[in-house]
Amino acid sequence: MTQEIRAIFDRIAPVYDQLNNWFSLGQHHIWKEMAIKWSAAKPGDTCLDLCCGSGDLALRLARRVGSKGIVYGVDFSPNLLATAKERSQRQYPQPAISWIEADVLNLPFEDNQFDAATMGYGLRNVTDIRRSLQELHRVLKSGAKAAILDFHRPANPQIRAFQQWYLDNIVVPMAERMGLKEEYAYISPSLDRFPTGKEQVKLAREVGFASATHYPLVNDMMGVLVLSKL
Ligand SMILES: C/C(=C\Cc1cc(O)c2ccccc2c1O)CCC[C@H](C)CCC[C@H](C)CCCC(C)C
Ligand SMILES: C[S@@+](CC[C@H](N)C(=O)[O-])C[C@H]1O[C@@H](n2cnc3c(N)ncnc32)[C@H](O)[C@@H]1O
Repeated sequence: MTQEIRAIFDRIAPVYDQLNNWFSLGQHHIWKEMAIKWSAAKPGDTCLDLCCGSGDLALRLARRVGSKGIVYGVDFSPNLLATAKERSQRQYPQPAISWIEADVLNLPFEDNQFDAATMGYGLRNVTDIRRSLQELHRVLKSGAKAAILDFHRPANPQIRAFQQWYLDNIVVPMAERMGLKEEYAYISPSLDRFPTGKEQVKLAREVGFASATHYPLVNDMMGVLVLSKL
């Protein structure tokens, strides 16, 4: 399963950023900016972006922490990490970001290292959500926050129906034109099995986070799970 997921993201890497802009009508930048704000990252901080992909959130964190901060971006897709590296060299962020190829279920960091963390559209894709939250909790410092942005299944049946319609009739057919039908068709079942905001909060409390709140975005079709470690 892990290999299959990595292969999906390696295949979509060349068009990933362009398709996110199209499908979200450019709105994913706003959602990501909200996650950065909720992570409470500040100048001079040491920050972590899990499942960093092509680096959108890590680059935003780098701008936030400034030249005295440090940012690590972790992902297991070599192709998306190559895009992230190329983008960061082009944009020349201060500090330079350390891009690390690793599995977020086994983070290559000591305990209690990070002041803030983000994860964008990663939690739904990991094979063990509980383990992923445990690893995140382990590497955060006491008092640190994390913001986890992802899709969400809205409770309102009409909005849920619109979300499903959009995925089935806009996203998958457009991706099919680029030869990526199966890759984008994967979003829908991954969303079906993803815990709701309420369930995510419960899981986060169980692994030891002192507080956990799920904030709905885009009429509950997306959400940000905000976590604090005591
Ligand atoms: C940045 C976005 C999604 C990232 C993403 C996450 C995944 O798990 C994938 C899995 C497999 C292939 C690709 C991805 C992937 O790109 C969010 C924006 C893209 C969405 C496809 C857009 C979905 C929009 C919502 C259903 C609601 C639309 C509201 C409005 C039209 C803005
Ligand atoms: C949808 S992309 C999100 C990328 C980026 N965070 C964004 O918001 O655009 C999901 C990413 O999670 C990564 N991923 C999934 N499971 C992972 C794991 N166990 N360890 C490391 N990366 C993982 C994939 O390689 C992919 O880059």
